[in-house]
Amino acid sequence: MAATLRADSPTHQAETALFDWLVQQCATPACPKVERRYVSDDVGYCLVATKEVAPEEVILSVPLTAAITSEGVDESRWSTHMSIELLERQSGSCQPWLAALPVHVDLPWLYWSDAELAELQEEDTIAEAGQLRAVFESACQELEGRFARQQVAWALSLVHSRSFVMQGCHVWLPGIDMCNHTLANNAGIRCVRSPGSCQGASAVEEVCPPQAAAAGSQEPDRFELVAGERGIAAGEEVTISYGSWPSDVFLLFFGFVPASNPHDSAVLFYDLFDLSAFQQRLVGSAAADETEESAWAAVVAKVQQLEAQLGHQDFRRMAATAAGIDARLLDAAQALLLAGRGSASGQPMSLPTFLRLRCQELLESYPTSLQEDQVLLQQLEQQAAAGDGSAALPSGTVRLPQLMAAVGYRLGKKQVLHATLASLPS
Ligand SMILES: C[S@@+](CC[C@H](N)C(=O)[O-])C[C@H]1O[C@@H](n2cnc3c(N)ncnc32)[C@H](O)[C@@H]1O
Repeated sequence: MAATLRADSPTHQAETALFDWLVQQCATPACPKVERRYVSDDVGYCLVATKEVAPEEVILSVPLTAAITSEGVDESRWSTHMSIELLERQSGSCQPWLAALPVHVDLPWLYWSDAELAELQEEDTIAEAGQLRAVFESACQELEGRFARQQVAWALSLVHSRSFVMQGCHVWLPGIDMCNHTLANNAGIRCVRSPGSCQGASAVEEVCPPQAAAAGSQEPDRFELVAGERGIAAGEEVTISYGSWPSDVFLLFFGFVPASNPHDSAVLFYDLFDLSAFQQRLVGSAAADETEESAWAAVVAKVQQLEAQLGHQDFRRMAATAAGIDARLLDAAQALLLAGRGSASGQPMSLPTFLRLRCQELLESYPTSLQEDQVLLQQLEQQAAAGDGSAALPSGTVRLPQLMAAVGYRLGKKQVLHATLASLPS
């Protein structure tokens, strides 16, 4: 479940109109070797090579003047700013581009019910969705009287799912925004900065060839969609990587959960308080005279001790991934275990045992197990294939595509925790 498509899916004429519009915006080449093609209701459209593309060949070059960016805007309201620009473009000459955009992208914080969000089973992610909802509410307030809530939600869903962060600036590049994500991408984006330009977002890779320097200072910066070193065969989809993110980022900002994500992570501790409170639960649960206040005072004292010992670094979201456990967590947990008793019996506890107990605690705290989710996902996939959108759902407020995405998401977290458990020496 990702993009919701326009009922009036574009005809070939509309496809041509999009590329004609891009050329009018000074995009090059005049006859690109790509076209936009429908993939599925889940993925929406994609960009496909119509002719063989050579390694490193520029597929599309889009000037910054055609892009929507957050340049010069306070980071706290980047998406509101870009949404306003998108909404204002509706009354301009951008129809061919706007007609090619999805009706909305099903971002959980904009379009899911509370019951659907709860199916994620991750408090931290649900809280983040809540914070993003607050962004939506304040954008609605700011735009009240000019645009309806539905329009604001549409604009925010597109701005979030079609822009990329390039050196601290958010950039939405028409045309290039048609590329879907894969980690085995065959293309990338780079910025060619105009030598005379002092404005403009800087892309991950900046190129300023000498020919451009000679061309003078009036040219805007350009963003190029460039084929990778393998080139791209005719008929092959042109893909880019949106980044090596955990699934949270894909779900909250792009509205989909990658089928298998080697970069997914499970947060073991949200901060030093969480870490220290866990250790307190392990050692302190036996003390009958311990009050909530004295237990909390002990947690705070340990955090202060850890900060004094390890320095005031950022200890938020200490996670495990397929690549291993966050080094910050290893340092902090080791320091904590060396500082005091490790277990209720007063015996020292090893770091692997400490981490194992935490993984087990987290796995037990989920309302459903990994195996239950695997079975459920299979059932839901069968339901979806049979076109049965309502049977066997937990409640009337949970829809099938959203539940499938939520179960896929929480499965990924449980898989990381099980893999971490398996990797710890006993
Ligand atoms: C930058 S747009 C890409 C073009 C888009 N598919 C369209 O129809 O216009 C990003 C959106 O494409 C979809 N998408 C991209 N990569 C995907 C993937 N690997 N799996 C599922 N959906 C994907 C998601 O809806 C995402 O929010």
